[in-house]
Amino acid sequence: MTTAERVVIDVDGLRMTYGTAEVLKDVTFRVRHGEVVCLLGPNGAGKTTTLEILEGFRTRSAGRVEVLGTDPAHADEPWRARVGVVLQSWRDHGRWRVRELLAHLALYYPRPWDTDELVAAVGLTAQADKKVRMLSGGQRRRLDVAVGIVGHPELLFLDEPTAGLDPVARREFHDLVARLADEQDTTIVLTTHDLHEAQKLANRIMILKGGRIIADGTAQELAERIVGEDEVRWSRDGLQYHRTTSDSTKLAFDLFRQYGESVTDLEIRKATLEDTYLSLVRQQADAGGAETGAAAPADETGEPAR
Ligand SMILES: Nc1ncnc2c1ncn2[C@@H]1O[C@H](COP(=O)(O)OP(=O)(O)OP(=O)(O)O)[C@@H](O)[C@H]1O
Repeated sequence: MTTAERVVIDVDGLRMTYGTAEVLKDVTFRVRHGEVVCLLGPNGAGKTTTLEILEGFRTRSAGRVEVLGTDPAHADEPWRARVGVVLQSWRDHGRWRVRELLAHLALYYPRPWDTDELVAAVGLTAQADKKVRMLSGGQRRRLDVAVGIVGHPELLFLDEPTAGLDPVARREFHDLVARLADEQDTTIVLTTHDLHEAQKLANRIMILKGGRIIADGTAQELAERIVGEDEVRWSRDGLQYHRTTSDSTKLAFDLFRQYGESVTDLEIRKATLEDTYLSLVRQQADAGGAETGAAAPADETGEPAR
């Protein structure tokens, strides 16, 4: 077996119940070595719960879970050293200075990052001697990421890592994730509500809804599951038109054949991950889920295709 085929996370029939609320009903998936997997889903779908179970911070109700060959519910310190975690909520180290804190945490790992390199990698060099409580929200988030990767983890969990980051910090974070995956071979599982970020970072996207994984694949594979979502806009005789169609090429051809050069400003927008996501999540809601609203009515203003 090559390292790329090695299963790093193996989840089968995972269930989680809080009181009487069944949040995870039957979650089954695998993650292989070196993959960057993004877990998407509406608020309250159970993404953080899933991550916390995989991290060994939460005890599941049922199902089989193996992370790096171990059940996280019974993991030991050497296992913890191989797993990096960036939680959604901030753990307070307010009195520590940034460099000091990272140097201290490095002592707990067999092969930590060089502290100054790490501080630079997360863009905190100018704040290295500041106390943590003096950092801005986005700077604290960068520090969270540094704390998560300080031990050079084989497997990194990131729960909404870019929430609160400005566009520059977000871009730098994306570059850092790409470096960790490409140069250091880190397997990464992250959650986000930013679909552009998911598309950019992940080799694979999983959508969690109604307690189950309702879609699992590359952004392209997910897009192929929905049809009829190309959006076509054009102008004619000073009026603007808009239409969604499964065959935008044919529509464009028909428009030009019928109206010739009076058709201007033709724009075709292929389905994005956002379209795919909304469509899949709404399909699931129509099929019995309850959390999301009904699909918005389609815009009917386009000219009929001939
Ligand atoms: N400790 C808890 N006790 C009871 N219910 C909980 C607990 N933690 C989470 N829940 C509930 O479980 C459901 C899933 O929560 P979770 O935080 O896993 O969702 P999420 O997909 O991460 O949401 P978000 O996108 O809003 O962060 C929610 O309905 C939440 O209210």
